[in-house]
Amino acid sequence: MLRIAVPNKGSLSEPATQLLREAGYKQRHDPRELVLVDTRNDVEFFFLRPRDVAVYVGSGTVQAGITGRDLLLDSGAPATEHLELGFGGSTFRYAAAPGVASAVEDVHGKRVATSYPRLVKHHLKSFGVEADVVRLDGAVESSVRLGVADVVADVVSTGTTLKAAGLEIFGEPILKSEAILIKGPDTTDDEIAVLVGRLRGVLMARQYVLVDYDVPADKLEEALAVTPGFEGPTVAPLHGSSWSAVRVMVPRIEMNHIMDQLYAVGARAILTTELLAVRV
Ligand SMILES: Nc1ncnc2c1ncn2[C@@H]1O[C@H](COP(=O)(O)OP(=O)(O)OP(=O)(O)O)[C@@H](O)[C@H]1O
Ligand SMILES: O=P(O)(O)OC[C@H]1O[C@H](OP(=O)(O)OP(=O)(O)O)[C@H](O)[C@@H]1O
Ligand SMILES: [Mg+2]
Repeated sequence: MLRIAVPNKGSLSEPATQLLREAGYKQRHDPRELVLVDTRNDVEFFFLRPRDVAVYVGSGTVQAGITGRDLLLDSGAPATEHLELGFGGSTFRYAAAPGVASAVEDVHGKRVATSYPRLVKHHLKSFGVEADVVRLDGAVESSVRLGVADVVADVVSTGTTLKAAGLEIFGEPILKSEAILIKGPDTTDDEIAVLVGRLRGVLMARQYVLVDYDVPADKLEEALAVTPGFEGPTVAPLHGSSWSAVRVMVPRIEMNHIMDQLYAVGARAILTTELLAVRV
């Protein structure tokens, strides 16, 4: 039975559970559940602290897991990134009070507070910067005001938390992170092929919509140029007329723009439908 580790709390927990549910897996309804066996899919889910997911997967007792790239790198565990999951996007950055620092080199000789000490030490070392890394569990932004550190290195999403603490980011991002599927050192691609196929299917269904339209014969090529699809659109004759019916996948963010263009070309009965899941 395939074992999969899922974050049990924090920002990644709910979207990870939602993704797995859409991929056809049974998911817990009670947030206190620690293990859930999905017999139909021959999978066992372990709900673990986000920070521990990579540790379990790296140890090989759990074959795959969902975590953040930043957490994976900070763990130092021998698990590897397999698939980007399109949520939990953040950057990992240095910040300090205004005027204190403008580049990573300025961190030299200072105290840096972070919940990601391995990641930060590795980054500082790669720049030859020596600093005192202070490990905190969370709410790192308060460390400067409270006199425990001069600089913080933390997850930044909207920047609201930093701003509220009177801190400003400086230097280049240390890392761009997002939620990822990770696999263990001995996990084969075959073992997780069904899981990966299903996850890819949901991610694709989120990114694309299905567009149907009717178009007169003399405008067909022009319309197809607007909607080339992946391997070519499905084109079928419309019964009792010279028009064609076209069905094609279109990136969701371009949907309305494409519908406008199709209408301008002469297409009519243009319909857009949500996709639930896809296998390509
Ligand atoms: N505000 C945010 N927006 C997007 N992703 C975030 C945000 N905060 C954290 N993350 C991502 O979530 C993961 C860490 O999860 P989170 O911070 O929720 O867990 P934690 O700090 O271990 O738990 P907790 O915050 O409950 O103590 C990291 O991959 C991080 O990049
Ligand atoms: O840029 P923002 O949108 O403000 O988000 C970033 C904040 O979110 C996370 O904190 P979390 O809520 O996980 O608390 P923690 O620091 O206790 O982990 C992160 O550690 C930052 O503090
Ligand atoms: Mg956190």
